[in-house]
Amino acid sequence: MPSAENLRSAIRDVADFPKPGIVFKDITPILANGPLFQDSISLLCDTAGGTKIDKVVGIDARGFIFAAAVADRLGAGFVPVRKKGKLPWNTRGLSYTLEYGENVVEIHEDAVKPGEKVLLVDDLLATGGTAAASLQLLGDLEADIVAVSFLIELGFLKGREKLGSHRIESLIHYAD
Ligand SMILES: O=P(O)(O)OC[C@H]1O[C@H](OP(=O)(O)OP(=O)(O)O)[C@H](O)[C@@H]1O
Ligand SMILES: Nc1ncnc2[nH]cnc12
Repeated sequence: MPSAENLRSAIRDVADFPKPGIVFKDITPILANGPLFQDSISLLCDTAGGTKIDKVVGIDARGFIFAAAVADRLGAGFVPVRKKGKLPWNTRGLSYTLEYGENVVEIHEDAVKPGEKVLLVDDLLATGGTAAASLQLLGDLEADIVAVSFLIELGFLKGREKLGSHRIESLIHYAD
């Protein structure tokens, strides 16, 4: 049985990366372990709650790793939300702040059709800036958000308070 506790045990804390004072949650030990990576995808797929998903949206760059695998498992399309300047077609974009910086995310304007059922996936919820900006872009495209799913939630940063009334799912929660 896939276990979130096994995933938690594999996460590596790296102090002062990428800036002093940040404790970085390194997920690469999960990615490098076949059974653990499979378990992470199974548990993220469960967050769809059995709803038929049209598009799994992943956030650049770590979110892509999980979202693309989830899309494949669910038989859904995959849509990238990318950092500024990487998408070739017409885009909608939004600037945001995150735990250790600021940036702009973009999505292709035709990537999701109005009413399509979307699962938004990222590796980690910290302050919520990245996910909130992505949700706003998806809202502008009139996506039907089924859930917003994270491998990790840094609960003490209260990011979910930025994500409105959407169903927020996280596999591994850190209270402090
Ligand atoms: O909740 P927030 O405070 O917004 O932080 C969370 C975001 O930060 C990380 O991405 P990052 O921008 O570092 O990009 P990466 O995936 O390319 O490493 C992480 O993958 C989330 O997308
Ligand atoms: N503490 C953290 N560890 C890993 N990724 C992050 N993204 C934002 N904050 C992070």
